[in-house]
Amino acid sequence: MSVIFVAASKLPTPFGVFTMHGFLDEATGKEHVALTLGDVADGEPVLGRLHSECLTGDALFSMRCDCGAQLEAALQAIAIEGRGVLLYLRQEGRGIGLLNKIRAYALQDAGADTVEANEQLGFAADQRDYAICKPMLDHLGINEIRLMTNNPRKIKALEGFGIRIAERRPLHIDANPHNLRYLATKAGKLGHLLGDIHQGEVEP
Ligand SMILES: Nc1nc2c(ncn2[C@@H]2O[C@H](COP(=O)(O)OP(=O)(O)OP(=O)(O)O)[C@@H](O)[C@H]2O)c(=O)[nH]1
Ligand SMILES: [Zn+2]
Repeated sequence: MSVIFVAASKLPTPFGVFTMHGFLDEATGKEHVALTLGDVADGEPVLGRLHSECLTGDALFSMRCDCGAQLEAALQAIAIEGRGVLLYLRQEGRGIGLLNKIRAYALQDAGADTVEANEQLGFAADQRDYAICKPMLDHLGINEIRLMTNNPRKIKALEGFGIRIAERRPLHIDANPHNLRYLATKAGKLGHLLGDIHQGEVEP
């Protein structure tokens, strides 16, 4: 694996002052980031999240998905505990990239669901590869995680690399009229463990 650690710095946020660790995947040129809080290398299971990049949801306030709210909830949970890790993985659009995700959104505007849209563009429903996580976690001294996710594929992938999952903590976000179908498709076709999807008090 060609992921190398480059530098670390402080990252003050509204939730707390994290340490930001920057990594370069030399094979793809992708730059990945880990945020940590507290001592994560003490051998105890670490509250953690693998967060796949979603420029639209994480930075542009998109209501088409649950990403921005999940990112906030995960950082908040880590801050409350005073210890944890968030890997911010540059796998935009479940691995198809931003421009292809916009193409996929256009197909969804025309009636396709999120899986059909990927497939109509010639992609798999989910093209993410989590192998990059292993060298990042090794660098941070983490081998056991209490993972915040609704996605069983993430658990399987980490276990496949020898990371122990001590617990899965659901990360459910209230739905809104713009992401209701997306969340239902995630649960129905992609295997996400979402239970009953609740619609919050958000204006359409
Ligand atoms: N191709 C495609 N990607 C999308 C769409 N909506 C969101 N995404 C991407 O889906 C990914 C969601 O990432 P995560 O929130 O980390 O993963 P998840 O599979 O939802 O799993 P958990 O949030 O951990 O339960 C991001 O890379 C988004 O950019 C869509 O309609 N099409
Ligand atoms: Zn998103």
